[in-house]
Order: sequence, then structure tokens, then C-alpha cells
Amino acid sequence: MTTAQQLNTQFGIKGQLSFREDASGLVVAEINNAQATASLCLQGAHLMTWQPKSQAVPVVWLSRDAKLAAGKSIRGGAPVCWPWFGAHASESSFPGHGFARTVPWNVIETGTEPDGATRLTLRLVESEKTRAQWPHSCTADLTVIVGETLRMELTTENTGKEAFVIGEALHTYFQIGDIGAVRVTGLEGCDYWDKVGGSTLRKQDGAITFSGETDRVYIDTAAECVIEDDRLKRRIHIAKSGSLSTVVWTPWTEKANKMGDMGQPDGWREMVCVESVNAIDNVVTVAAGTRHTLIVEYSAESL
Ligand SMILES: O=P(O)(O)OC[C@H]1O[C@@H](O)[C@H](O)[C@@H](O)[C@@H]1O
Repeated sequence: MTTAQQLNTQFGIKGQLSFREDASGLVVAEINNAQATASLCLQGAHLMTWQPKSQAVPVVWLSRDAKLAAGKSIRGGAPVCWPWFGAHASESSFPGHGFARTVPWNVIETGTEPDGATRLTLRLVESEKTRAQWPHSCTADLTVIVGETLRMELTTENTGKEAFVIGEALHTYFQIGDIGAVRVTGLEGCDYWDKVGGSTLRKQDGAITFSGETDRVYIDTAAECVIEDDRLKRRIHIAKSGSLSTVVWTPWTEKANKMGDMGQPDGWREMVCVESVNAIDNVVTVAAGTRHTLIVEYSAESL
């Protein structure tokens, strides 16, 4: 039996959730219930797509050049950045945004919520390589609940005897009509580290609009954000808890061209990242025997 067949036997839900092996050999969970469709690659616990049935266009963006490959992150969707965000604090050879998004995760539970949404929980698989970069006793679980809203819960449990500090993110790429025609609200008056051209602390004045590369870590904010999209005539609501940083990112032309997997020629214009994060000033200390959970909930409203 293949891995996908085994997973279908153990965790598949008839008419809602099945597993398939991609041409790359990676296993993908496909969800199609009365409320939404979604797909998730088990490598990285990487949600790739989500489209509520009420929406004509996906809410989560996946690059048309996205590639599935063992050990590589997928461009778009909702990468899980863990146990650090951005560059590692001291080891420049360690991967940016941590290793969680490029290692295998196991399915540990699936089910149907009372309202009909589909639930899937995965656990990061430790290896010698992960232990070499993260020598702490812990588990990292991601629960994804796919329905008319999308809920994701990233739980870190410290099963050891000493506290450790994590950085993390649900680094979601949202589908928009055009980057020049959206506003992100909810962060007015917040302080942010502006990562474009160095790292400067600034204060947000009004809604965020985009006219060039934008890479900002808003700190000390648990605020709900809204992407207001005049082109697609919809609002995307991004609510969160257990997260005090929000990253807003768009690469713009030059950087997108260098990245090479954003969907030529201008796929990048149809996405914006609004990431629910704990980084820089907001990294989290997880005491021995305790757990920390970062939760996001997304919904889309047509205008
Ligand atoms: O190319 P990656 O590693 O997926 O990162 C994409 C972007 O992720 C964002 O979270 C960072 O703030 C950006 O600096 C980075 O370029």
C-alpha cells in the first residue's frame, strides 16, 4: 500500500478528505466539503489553497510557478515558519524562517466539526537534522479547520525541563485583484520595523497601501487586519490570537523577478502576505511543561 492509500484508510473522510501522492512523491491532503475546498502538503504542513464555496476566486494565493519538491518550501499558501522567524539569531547557515516548512509532518487526527467543517491535525517529525538545529524537547502541531472560514492553530508544547524561546509565523499569501488596488487596515498607529533598506522603527499612519517593495514587522499588535480589495470587490478578515507581530510583505517587481517562482511576469501583483507572527520584540518563551498556541481565523466578505 502507498502512503496515500494508508492515510486514506486511516484518516480519510468520505466525501470530504482524501490523500494523494503528487508527481514529486509528496503527499497532499485534498479537502472538498459543503463549505470550501482546500489542499495541504504534508511536507511543511503547508496549506496550499483555500476557497470558500461562496467565493468565485480563491482566498489563499498559490503561485502558478509553485513547485512541490522534497526539502523545498512551496511558494504561496500558508508556510509555517517555526521555530524562528526570518534569519536565525546566531547561525547564518540555518534556514530562513526555520525548518518546519521543509520537513515532513505526520497526520495525527482528522474529523468533522459540528458545523460540517473538516479538521486535520499534523505533527512535525523530528530528525537528527532538526535536533541539530533545535535541541529542545517539544512538539509542534498544526490543526487546520477548513470551512466557510479557515482556522489554523499552531501549538508548541515544551515537553522538556528547561524553557526555550520561539519565533513563528503563519505566513499566509492572500489572493487579491491587484496590489495597487488594495488597502490593509487594522494596523493604524502601530510601530513597525521597516526591513526595506535596513531596519528602521517607524509608526503606521493610516491604512497601508502599496507602491513599492514592502516588508514590515508590526510589533505589539493583536489587532484584526482587513484586506480591502476594490478590484475583487471583497474584504478578507484576518483575526488572530497568541500572536503579537504582524508582517505585511510584497516583493514588488525586482525582488519577485529574482525569486523566480512568483508566477511570471507579474503573478506577485495578485498576492499580499499578511502574516500572523511572533518575532523580534515578540518572540515567545515557552516554559517547561507548558504550551503556546498561535491561532488565525480568515474569512472573506463580498462587497
Ligand atoms: O522567500 P521566503 O524565505 O519564503 O521569504 C519571503 C518573505 O517572507 C517575509 O515574511 C519576510 O518578511 C521577507 O523578508 C521575505 O522575503
